[in-house]
Amino acid sequence: MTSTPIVRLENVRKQYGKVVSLKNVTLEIGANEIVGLIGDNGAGKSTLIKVLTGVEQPSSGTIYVRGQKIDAASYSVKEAHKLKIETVYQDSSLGEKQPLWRNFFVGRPLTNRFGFIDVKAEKRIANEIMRSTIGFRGVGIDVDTPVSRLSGGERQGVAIGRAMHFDSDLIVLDEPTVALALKEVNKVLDFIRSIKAGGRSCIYIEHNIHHVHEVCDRLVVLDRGEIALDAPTASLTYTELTDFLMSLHKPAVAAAN
Ligand SMILES: Nc1ncnc2c1ncn2[C@@H]1O[C@H](COP(=O)(O)OP(=O)(O)OP(=O)(O)O)[C@@H](O)[C@H]1O
Repeated sequence: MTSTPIVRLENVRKQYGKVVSLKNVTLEIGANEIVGLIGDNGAGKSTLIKVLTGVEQPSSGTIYVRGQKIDAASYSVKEAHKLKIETVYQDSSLGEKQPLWRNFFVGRPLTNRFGFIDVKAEKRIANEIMRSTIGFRGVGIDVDTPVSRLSGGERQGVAIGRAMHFDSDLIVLDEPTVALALKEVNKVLDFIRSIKAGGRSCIYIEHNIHHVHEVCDRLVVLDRGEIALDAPTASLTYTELTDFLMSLHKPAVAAAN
């Protein structure tokens, strides 16, 4: 990696009582990279993301954002936002009855010189985000459409577009395709590609190996709190990746044969 990474975790450990969720994890996320984070249930993916995005403090280890050491004691989700790091959760709270455009500006309204919400500007910018930033192609959907009419994939698109508009340059997606039909999954994969096309980075947590292999530049496999693989996607085929994941579960004796 030539430029300074957006984030670097160095020997990060996270322990909950007796449970060690992360053991000395060292990981970098570079500029304009889509990194797939894979691992079994309980491997530590959510914990890693929580530590990286200020939800939880690491038990030990260091976090650097764009080369600057972070003070773990004061790091928070709010601080992470300021540092342009944002998580889009599966249930990214969108106002069901609200028109789409309002959802882009919840909590961060555009106001005119009199201090009133500038509806015209919000609608215009919402339209730009939908069409240009995330390449929204929903037929019959415009900025006035209520969120309740959007499909699951489109909702993810709105949340991703919102994060991009507010200038996040590392967007964490926590299993964005769970419970979506294939057509919807393809929409989400296109939204992820638009993150890359927009010059930003993404950590994509996903259980479906096909999807990660299709869209990511780099793959990181967590296994029982440790990084078991960190490699460019191009360096291993889908079959090699699944074989590797299977090998993690073989008993030691079988693996040795
Ligand atoms: N708040 C907590 N208190 C105690 N143990 C926890 C806590 N959060 C996570 N753990 C434990 O840490 C380990 C890693 O959990 P984590 O949720 O990070 O895994 P994951 O890879 O995200 O799993 P999944 O794919 O099921 O979401 C698990 O053993 C889990 O039970």
